[in-house]
Amino acid sequence: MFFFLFKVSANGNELISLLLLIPSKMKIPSLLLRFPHCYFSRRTCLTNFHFTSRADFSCIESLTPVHPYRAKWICSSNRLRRELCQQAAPDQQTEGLSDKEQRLVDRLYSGLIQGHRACLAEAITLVESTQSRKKKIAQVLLQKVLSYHREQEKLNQGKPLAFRVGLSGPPGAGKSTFIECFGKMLTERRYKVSVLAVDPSSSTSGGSLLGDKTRMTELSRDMNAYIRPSPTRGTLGGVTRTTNEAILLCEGGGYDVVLVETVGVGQSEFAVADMVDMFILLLPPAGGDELQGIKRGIIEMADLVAINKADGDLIVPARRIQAEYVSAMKLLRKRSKVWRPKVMRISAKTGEGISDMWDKMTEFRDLMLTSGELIAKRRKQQKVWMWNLIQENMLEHFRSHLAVKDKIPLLEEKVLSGVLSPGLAADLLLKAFKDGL
Ligand SMILES: Nc1nc2c(ncn2[C@@H]2O[C@H](COP(=O)(O)OP(=O)(O)OP(=O)(O)O)[C@@H](O)[C@H]2O)c(=O)[nH]1
Repeated sequence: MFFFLFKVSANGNELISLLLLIPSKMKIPSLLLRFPHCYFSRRTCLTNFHFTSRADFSCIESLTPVHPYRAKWICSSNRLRRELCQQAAPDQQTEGLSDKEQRLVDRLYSGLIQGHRACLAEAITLVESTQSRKKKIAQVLLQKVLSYHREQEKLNQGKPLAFRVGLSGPPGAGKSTFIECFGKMLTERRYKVSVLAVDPSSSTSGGSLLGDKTRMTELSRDMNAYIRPSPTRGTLGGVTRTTNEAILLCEGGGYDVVLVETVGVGQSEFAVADMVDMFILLLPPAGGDELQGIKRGIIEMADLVAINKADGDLIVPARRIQAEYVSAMKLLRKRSKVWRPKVMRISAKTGEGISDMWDKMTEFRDLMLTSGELIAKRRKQQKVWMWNLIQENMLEHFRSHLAVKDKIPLLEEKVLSGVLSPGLAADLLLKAFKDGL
C-alpha cells in the first residue's frame, strides 16, 4: 500500500505535485522514472514528485485529494493507467458503442483533457451533430467529461473550473474588437480563453451576423485561445444544447474563461444568459432610437453593462449614456443579494477600461462564489437546461408524430384564415397526439 497526496494549481486545472509515501527502504518504482516531466526528491519516507507536464499524469489528476488517497501500486504502467482511468470516469456509459466508437471517445477524451485544441474542435463538432449515432457517442464523451469535471471541482474545493461569461450587444457595438482586446489581455496574464459565438441568425435569415467576416484574427492565432465561430445552427433549443455542451468541453479542455458571444437582437441571448455565470451587455454610445433593436429584457439580465467606444469624440456621448443606464438600472429588480449591476465605460479600440472591467468581473465572481449564489445559479441552470432539452425534444417528437404530422398544415391554415381559434387548433392537435400514443 502507498499513500498519495495531491496538490493542484489555484484554478484546479494543473497537477503541480504528488506526494507519494514510500517506505524508506524501498526503491522508487521505475515506472515513475520514465516520466520525463517528473522530478522527485527523497526525504526519509516521503517522496515529492513535481510534474511540469499535465500530459504525464493526466489520469492521476482525477483522483480525489481531499484526504491522502490510498491506492494500490501496480508495477505495470498499462495496468496502472487503466485502473486510474477507471477511477477517473467511474460512471461512463460505454455500453452500446463499437470498439471503433469507444476508441474515438477515448482519443477525444484524453486529447481534450490534455488541452489539445484539435480534439476540442472535433469534440464540439461531435456534440453539434444531429446524426443519432454521433449523438450517442457525444453523450458518452460528455458523460466522461462530466465525471472529470466533478473530480476536478472536488480538487478545487468545489469551485467551478472556469468562469463562464456571456457577452451580448447589437451589431456594430464592437463585440469582436472587444473580445480581441480582452482575450489578448487574459492570455498575456496566462489565462486560457475560449470564445463560442452563438449565431442563430444563420438558420433564420440564411445569412450570418457573426460568422461571415474574419473576426478576432490575432486572438485566433494565440495558442492559449480557442475560437469557435458558430457552434450552432438552428433552433433556440439547438443553442441551448450545443452551446451548453461546448462550454463543458471547453472547461474540460482547461480553459479558464469561456466567453459566449451572441448578437443581442433575438432570443438566443436569453438562452445564453441562462448558461453563464455572468452576463455582460456591450453597447455603443448611442441611446433611445438607435438601440431599438435591443430587447429591453436583456438589460434586466445584465450583470454588467459596458458602454464601448468611449474614446475620441465619443467620450461625451459615452458618459451621457452611462449616466442614463446607471439611473435606469437603479429601477430594476434586484437579482442578487451581493451584486448590483454595474455600468462602465470602455474602449475596445484603445484598451482603456478593459483591465478595470476584468477587475469588476472577478469581483463579481468572487462575491457570487463566497455567497454561494454562483453554485446555486449553476444548479438552477442545470435544471433549466434539462427542461429546455425536454421541451425541444418533445416538440420535435410532436411535430413528426404520424398522428399529427399531416394535420398540422391544414390546422395552421385554418388558424391563419381565422376559421379556427389557435386554442381550439392546439387542443385538436394535442388530442390527436394523445390518442396516437
Ligand atoms: N472608436 C471606436 N470604434 C470601435 C471600438 N470598438 C469597435 N469599434 C469599431 O466599431 C465597428 C464595429 O466593430 P466590431 O467589433 O466589428 O463590432 P461587432 O459588435 O463585433 O459587430 P458585428 O460583428 O456586426 O456584431 C468597427 O469599425 C470597429 O473598428 C472602440 O472602442 N472605439
